[in-house]
Amino acid sequence: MESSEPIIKLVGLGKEFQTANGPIKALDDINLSIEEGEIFGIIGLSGAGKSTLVRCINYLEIPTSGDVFFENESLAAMSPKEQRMARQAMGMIFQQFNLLDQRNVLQNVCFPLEIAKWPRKKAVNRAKDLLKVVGLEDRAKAYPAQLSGGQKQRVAIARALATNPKILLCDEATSALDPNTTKSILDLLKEINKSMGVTVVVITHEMSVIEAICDRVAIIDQSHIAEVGSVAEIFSEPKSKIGRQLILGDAAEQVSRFGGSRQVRISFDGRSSFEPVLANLILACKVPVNIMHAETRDIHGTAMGQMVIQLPEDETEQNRVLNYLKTAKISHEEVKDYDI
Ligand SMILES: Nc1ncnc2c1ncn2[C@@H]1O[C@H](COP(=O)(O)OP(=O)(O)OP(=O)(O)O)[C@@H](O)[C@H]1O
Repeated sequence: MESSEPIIKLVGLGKEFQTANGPIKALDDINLSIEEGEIFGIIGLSGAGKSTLVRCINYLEIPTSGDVFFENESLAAMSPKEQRMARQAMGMIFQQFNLLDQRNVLQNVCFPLEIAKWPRKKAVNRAKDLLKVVGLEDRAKAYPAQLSGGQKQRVAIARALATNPKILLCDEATSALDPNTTKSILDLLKEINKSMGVTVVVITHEMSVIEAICDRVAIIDQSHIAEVGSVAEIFSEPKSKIGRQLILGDAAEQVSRFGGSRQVRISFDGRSSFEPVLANLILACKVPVNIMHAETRDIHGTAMGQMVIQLPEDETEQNRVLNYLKTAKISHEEVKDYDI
């Protein structure tokens, strides 16, 4: 019977490292639920705690407080053997691929099956099937050094799927790849999620990765979860400062540098173009506004637009614009403190 429980539940999770310079709190009171079958993103700046979080999910790193529940079972309460089984149900891929250089592609994919003591013939057949899934059936005998970055990541994905995991943890899996290769790997992850029903957890520092494939996202900032929500929700109305910074991306610096008077970020369904939104605003308020930044993004297949405008100097005119946006139910928020 299908369970409505989340596949992964983190409750009050904390991780502290002891170092020569004293303790470092990498994670503090993390509470998160990841639903079966979804593509869940975890985004944050460097040092926020993303890698530690993903390593706690599969107990490569033992949390110092709180608990991880996998299919409603506490990992802390499991025997070492049960923990190994749970870990086997969570495949993982990394930024640097972590392939075995002395083994060819087929042997790399067979490796976890050898450890799981599969009979050799069955393992080879499984590995060949998986190489087909990732589009590398003709490179079975190649060695990692003979492959491009994207091909190496495809081998790593096939290897991670070998033992039929329920979850695929992806730690900055596209960070070493160019934009086109990144897109093809993200498409592959989406396909695997859809066709095999594998829950995918994506760790990244790039909002574009989250926007391309994730259903929901958690933003992590300085060891804490700043906010969690659907990607479209967070794009339209980010609630945290870090959320607003990540959504604006490179434009944040530009906007803060040229910021004179008050600025407002407007977001909308990108199928309506910028012009009518702005023209209607100017017609209704009878005040000019400057456009500081405007772009359309592809968020999980839907075009979404964002625009940063500078409000007039006069306070009454500013209020007129803000009231118009509110009455017209256009998602917006004031841009402040984009000091990244
Ligand atoms: N094994 C460790 N020993 C001591 N400190 C650690 C260890 N691993 C991580 N940390 C510290 O924990 C904090 C979070 O690190 P983590 O690698 O999880 O962040 P991150 O968000 O993945 O960053 P990045 O994207 O730069 O890898 C950092 O301050 C880091 O220095």
